[in-house]
Amino acid sequence: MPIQSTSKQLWRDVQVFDGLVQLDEAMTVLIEGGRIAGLWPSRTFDEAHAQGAVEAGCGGVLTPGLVDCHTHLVYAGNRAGEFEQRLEGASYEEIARAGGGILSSVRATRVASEDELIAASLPRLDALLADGVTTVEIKSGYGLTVESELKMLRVARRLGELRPVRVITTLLGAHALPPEYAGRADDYVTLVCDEMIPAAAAEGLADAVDVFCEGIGFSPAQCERIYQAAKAHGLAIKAHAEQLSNLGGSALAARYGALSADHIEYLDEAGVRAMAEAGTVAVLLPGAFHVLRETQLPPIELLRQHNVPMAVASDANPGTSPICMPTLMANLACTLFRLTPREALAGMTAHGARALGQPELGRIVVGAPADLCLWDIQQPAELAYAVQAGRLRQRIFNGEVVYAR
Ligand SMILES: N=CN[C@@H](CCC(=O)O)C(=O)O
Ligand SMILES: [Zn+2]
Repeated sequence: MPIQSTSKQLWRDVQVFDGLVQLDEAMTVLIEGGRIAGLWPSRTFDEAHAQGAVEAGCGGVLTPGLVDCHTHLVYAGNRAGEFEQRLEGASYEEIARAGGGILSSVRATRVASEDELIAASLPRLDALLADGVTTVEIKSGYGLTVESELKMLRVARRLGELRPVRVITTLLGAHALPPEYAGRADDYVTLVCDEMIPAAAAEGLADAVDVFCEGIGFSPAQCERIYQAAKAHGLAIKAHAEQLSNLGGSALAARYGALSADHIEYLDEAGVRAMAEAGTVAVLLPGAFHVLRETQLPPIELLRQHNVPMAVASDANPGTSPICMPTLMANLACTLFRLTPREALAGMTAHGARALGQPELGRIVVGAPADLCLWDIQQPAELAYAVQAGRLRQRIFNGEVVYAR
């Protein structure tokens, strides 16, 4: 339930990061009917603009609500044991090829009920909300049967009903080859194309379809079949690509008009060009880079040169990024990938929204949905600079203050 819900609310004298840039003077912001209705420099604000409005906040930094555009939030169990194995020298790929990794989470998730998955996932969602998230993408991918993938997507949708947050769902049936299809990867891809995608589309459970295009995932040819099926069912396309090697998965996804190609540490200039031409967003996942102690950096400078929008997301998942703190991702994007704080914040607002095909979100502009965060800081760059919980003063969702302290 909203803590405060009135039709007209005013925030005075706030520093505004609008999703792309920091505005250069203190602003006054009016919200009406769930949308941003007015935005004025406080210096020129005329009370006549906002007759009958209630003052909801004063001072601090106002940003769009954060958009976490890549998560695997729904799963059972954890993989702390593999974390220890990797510290002792085993690689992520070795663990995966030995039947651990994603398949370990598949075993735990398959046997969990929807209610158990809700109970396991809610604390992770709450951690994201406490750090300012108002839109989150949640992938399936730990079921790998038609029924368990749909179960994960149903849980993701239910999470969006249990909390004031927008949930975008993505079917990731092609995350790993399940053991019952060992040696028959093409047959599994047929299952994804002919049964999973049609069922998820028919039940309205998926907004997009994703793949893991990788040596330990699926080949470009297999991913292409999945893209064709997704398109035939009117679903958007995304890719985990160029995370561990360069298979050209990002360029392939771009040729199919993908919303985003994610990870992309091994992306080359041809891939960057293909993404630029298609308007495909580059989703950077510094949490996975950090946890896997990766050393291959994504081609940030090439992405800048070719004007490919860069989003930043948590990739919250039990294997490569068991981290539910988007503002830490902003910090890691700066310290590890050398993004500027402004780029990192744009990556978690305007560009994150674009990676989800929701360009009206992640912006503070007149007419946009009023998903906002008011922070107890002096300037937006502090969100990337300091790693510190508890700076969120208000979370505003759809024009209503749903969290305040
Ligand atoms: N790379 C593939 N998928 C996930 C990891 C999933 C897992 O290890 O459980 C990722 O985004 O990093
Ligand atoms: Zn992922």
